Amino acid sequence: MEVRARAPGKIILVGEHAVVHGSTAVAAAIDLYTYVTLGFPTPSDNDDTLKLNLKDVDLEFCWPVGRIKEVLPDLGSHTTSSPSSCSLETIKAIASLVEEQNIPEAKIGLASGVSTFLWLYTSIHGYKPAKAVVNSELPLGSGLGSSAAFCVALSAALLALSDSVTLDFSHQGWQMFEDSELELVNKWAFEGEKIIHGKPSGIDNTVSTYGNIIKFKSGELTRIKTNMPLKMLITNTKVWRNTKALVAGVSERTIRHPKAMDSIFSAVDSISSELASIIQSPVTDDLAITEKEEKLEELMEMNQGLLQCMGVSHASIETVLRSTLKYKLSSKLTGAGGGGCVLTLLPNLLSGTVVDKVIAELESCGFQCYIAGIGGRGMEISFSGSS
Ligand SMILES: Nc1ncnc2c1ncn2[C@@H]1O[C@H](COP(=O)(O)OP(=O)(O)O)[C@@H](O)[C@H]1O
Ligand SMILES: C[C@@](O)(CCOP(=O)(O)O)CC(=O)O
Ligand SMILES: [Mg+2]
Repeated sequence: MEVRARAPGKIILVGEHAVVHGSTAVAAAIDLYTYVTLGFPTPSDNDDTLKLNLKDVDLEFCWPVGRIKEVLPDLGSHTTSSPSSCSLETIKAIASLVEEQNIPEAKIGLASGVSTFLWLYTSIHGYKPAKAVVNSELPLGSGLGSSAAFCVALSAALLALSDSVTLDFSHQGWQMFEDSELELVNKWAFEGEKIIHGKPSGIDNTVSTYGNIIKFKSGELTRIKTNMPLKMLITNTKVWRNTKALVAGVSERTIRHPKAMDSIFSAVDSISSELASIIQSPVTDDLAITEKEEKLEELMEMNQGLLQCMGVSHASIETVLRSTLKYKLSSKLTGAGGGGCVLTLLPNLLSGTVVDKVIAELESCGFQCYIAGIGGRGMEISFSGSS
C-alpha cells in the first residue's frame, strides 16, 4: 500500500510578516502542488532503512532505522494525535543525522527540510522502515509557500498511513480528510514549519491544508468567499532567499523600533481587513468590479510600501514594480520578500495584448511569470496498490 498526498502553495494577497506579529493577513491557495509518496517495505524486501528522495533537487537520503533509534532514542513512543514541538536538543540530534548524509554545500539550504522530514516521520511512525518521495511544482524558497506545502503533504501522507485517520482505501483518485483530521494535519505541519521558519505565523500551512482564500489572524482562520474575479500575475525574480532569516530580520527591527513597527503592523491590519471586506462584498456589474479593483490596487501598493519599511523588499522586486507600473498595473511582493515572487493584479477588463507585453518585458529581465489559478483545493490524498 502506497499513499500519495498533495498540498498546494499559496500567495499572500496582503499582510505577510505583519501576520507573524499578530496582524490580519489574507492568503489564497494556488494550483501548484507539492507531492509526497510514502510506502512501507514488505518483510520480504528485507529493508531496514528510512529513505527520502527529494526529486526536485536530485537528492537521496538513507538512514538505517537502528541509527535513527540510537540518535533519537526518545521518539519511539509517538503520540500521533497530539502534535508537539521539536525541542532544541532534538533539533541538534536530528541535525547530526542530516550532516552524516553530506549534503553538497550548494544545496545546504535544504537541510532544514530534511530535518523536518526526520522529525515528522519519527514522531508519527517511530523507527519503522519506509520510503518517501517528494516532488513539487512550486519554486523552492520563492515566497509561494513551498515549505508549508512540503510540511502539509508530508504530514498528510504520514497520518494517512497511521491509526489516527479513517480513510476509504478503495476510493479512486484524490480524497479529502474529515475536518478533525485536517486540523491534525495542520497542527503537525505547523510544527514542521517551525523547524524551517523559526517563528511561522501558521498562515501558510493553514491555507495549504484547507485551500480556498482565508483571512488569518493570531492563529485563527476565517474562510473567505470572493464575489469578484481575482486574477494575479506571479513573477518569480529567481532571487533565492530564506524565510527564516527575513522573519528574524523583521523581529530585530521591531526590537530596535518597537513603536514605529507597531504602527506599521497596525496599518497592515487595517489594509488586510479592508481588502477582505472588498473581495467579499457583492458586485452588480463591470463598473463595480473596476471600482473594487482600483481599491485593491491601492491597498496592494500601500502594503508594498509598508513591507519596504519592514526592510524586506529587494532591488529585483523594485524592478518588477517599475516594469508593471509602466502599464499602470499595481504590484507587491508576496511571501517573505528579499527576492522571491511579486504579485501583480490583472484587472478584469485588461486586454490580453497588454498582459502579453508585460510578461514579455518581465521575462526579458530574466524573471519567470505564472498566472496561477487561485483559491482552489487544499490538501488531498490518494491510494495506489502495493509499493
Ligand atoms: N519539495 C521540497 N523538497 C525539499 N525541501 C523542501 C521542498 N519544499 C520546501 N522545502 C524546504 O523549505 C525551504 C524553503 O522554505 P522557505 O524559505 O520558507 O521558502 P518558501 O516557503 O517561500 O518556498 C527549502 O530550503 C527546504 O528546506
Ligand atoms: C513572511 C511570512 O508571513 C510568510 C512567509 O512565506 P514564504 O515562506 O516566503 O512562502 C512568514 C509567516 O507568516 O510565517
Ligand atoms: Mg516558507
